[in-house]
Amino acid sequence: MIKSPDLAYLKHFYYYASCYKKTALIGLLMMPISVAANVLFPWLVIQVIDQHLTPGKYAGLMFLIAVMVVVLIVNYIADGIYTYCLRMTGQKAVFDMRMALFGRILKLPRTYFDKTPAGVTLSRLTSDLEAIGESFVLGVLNLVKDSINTLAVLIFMFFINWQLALLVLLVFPPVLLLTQYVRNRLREMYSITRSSLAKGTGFLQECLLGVKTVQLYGAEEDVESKYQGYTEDFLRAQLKTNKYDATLFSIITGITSITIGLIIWYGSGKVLEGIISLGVLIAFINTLEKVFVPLRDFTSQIAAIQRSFAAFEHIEELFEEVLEEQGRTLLPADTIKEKLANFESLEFKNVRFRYGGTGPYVLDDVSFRLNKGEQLALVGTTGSGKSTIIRIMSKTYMDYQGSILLNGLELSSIPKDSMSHLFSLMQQDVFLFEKNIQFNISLGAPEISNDAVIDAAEYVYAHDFILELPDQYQFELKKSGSNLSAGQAQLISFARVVAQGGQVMMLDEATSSVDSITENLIQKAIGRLFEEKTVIAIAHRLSTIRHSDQILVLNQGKIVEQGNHQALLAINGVYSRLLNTEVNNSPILTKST
Ligand SMILES: Nc1ncnc2c1ncn2[C@@H]1O[C@H](COP(=O)(O)OP(=O)(O)OP(=O)(O)O)[C@@H](O)[C@H]1O
Repeated sequence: MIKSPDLAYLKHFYYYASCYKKTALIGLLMMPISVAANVLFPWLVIQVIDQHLTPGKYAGLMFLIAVMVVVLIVNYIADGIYTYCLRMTGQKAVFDMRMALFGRILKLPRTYFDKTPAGVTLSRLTSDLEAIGESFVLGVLNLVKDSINTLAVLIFMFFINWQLALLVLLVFPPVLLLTQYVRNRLREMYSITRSSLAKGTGFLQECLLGVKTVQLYGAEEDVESKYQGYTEDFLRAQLKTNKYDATLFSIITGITSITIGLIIWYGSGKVLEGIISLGVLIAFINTLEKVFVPLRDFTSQIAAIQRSFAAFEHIEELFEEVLEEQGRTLLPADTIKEKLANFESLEFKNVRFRYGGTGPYVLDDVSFRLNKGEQLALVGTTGSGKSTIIRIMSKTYMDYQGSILLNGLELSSIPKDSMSHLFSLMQQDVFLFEKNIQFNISLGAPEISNDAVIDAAEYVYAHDFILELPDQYQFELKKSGSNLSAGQAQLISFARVVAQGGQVMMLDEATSSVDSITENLIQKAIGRLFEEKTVIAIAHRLSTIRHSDQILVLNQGKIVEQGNHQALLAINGVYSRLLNTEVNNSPILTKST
């Protein structure tokens, strides 16, 4: 019996496969040809033995043998076309499924990526889909073909001798019961195998990315034993799977052999009594293979299909993940286009926020307003909620309480696409692609010309160092920009923000230590932005933000002081203390997220 979730998986797969109906139809049309050939062949065997060999009549024998050869060839060709067409349908459906899944993954909210290791998602897209492509497609193809052929052959057997056919049928109930039992056990094991494999891949990916840290802190043994835990779970589940698989296989092979023996014993007696012809017995024994081989393979096909259902289950989970803006009431993009053409103001009113909707509030009663042309600076100790404010403004996280108005419209009701042109965000994490500098600044956007890339680089004082690189703007970066210094990487990332040309610059400034020359360039560039643009910035050098229109001082998610530099100095509170710390030490250090 197919369980209802399995039926849903099948329907989902059918949705993708139905685009290739024509190819599938050609394959399916081969089915009756193959069935006919499978039945015709034993009938020809009976004719050859009973009509020609036993009575010693050779006239017409060669013709019958030639027909047998043709039937065999037609059967092979039909089988080939069936497998080729339906396999191709399956593979194309899996390809479409992979693309659809990847498209969905790109639209998943940050909360999904916070809770799911990258390796788990990776194994959904790779090994789980592979299991569907191979195990499901091949398993189902063979199962369908074998079932129809077996049924046809059984009907033929009943037609030529119902007593012998009944004997064969006796085998079916125990085999089916056994298969059903093993099917359930296999399903459990395959589910464990797939999730332990995904967890292991996730851990492996993390280790490989952080291999420098592992080696630096001599943590190889700890990491190895943790990975061993994951692989042992995988191995245990695999061994159990093998046990069930092998036991079932041998029991069925045993039952098959016993039945063949019984047929020979019973059938020979009937031949000697003259009740059945020799041709019928030989054809029967010959045809038994066509029933028992599929019956035996049935178990491995079931195993393959079970494996793929476990993969389907994981993939469905991913398909069911709620997309970033799914289920939210959003204003129609065309009605707000004009209102959001230019940035006017952004206002936070008593905003509260917590990650995942359950933990402690990391923003509490936050209120401020930013108007066009103004600069707003966020300062505060590490973990006080500065980056969170920027993440909420850019809709990286959505479920806030209170109200946030962008040009008078509630932020939660604005589709992300409708406001993306207003903001350019420089994140703490500098991410560089393994492409050239030109691409890393423009991100391949066709509207950003080569001149605009150079302008952006000049604006942030990156142009000079780029000209000194071997291929200048065509200089190819290695993985994560490892052939640049940390400061150079930051400048490229900064140029990217400027090139994107948003009307409001959001700077979540990175804090990794850079050499003092680059640091000065970065500060000069930030200073320039502060003079010319609408900016909201987290800056770890208070000297840079001194001239901001407004400075918010945060502590544990609350605004504890608010005003411009002079006003905050006059209060002589937290801001003054932070300023003193900076004067006495280096910049206020904030952790990197
Ligand atoms: N994705 C997340 N899931 C859960 N909690 C988070 C997440 N990101 C940040 N936090 C928590 O939210 C709080 C505020 O973090 P946030 O990154 O906004 O601080 P910050 O002031 O920007 O710190 P820093 O200056 O060190 O970057 C911290 O307690 C942090 O641990």
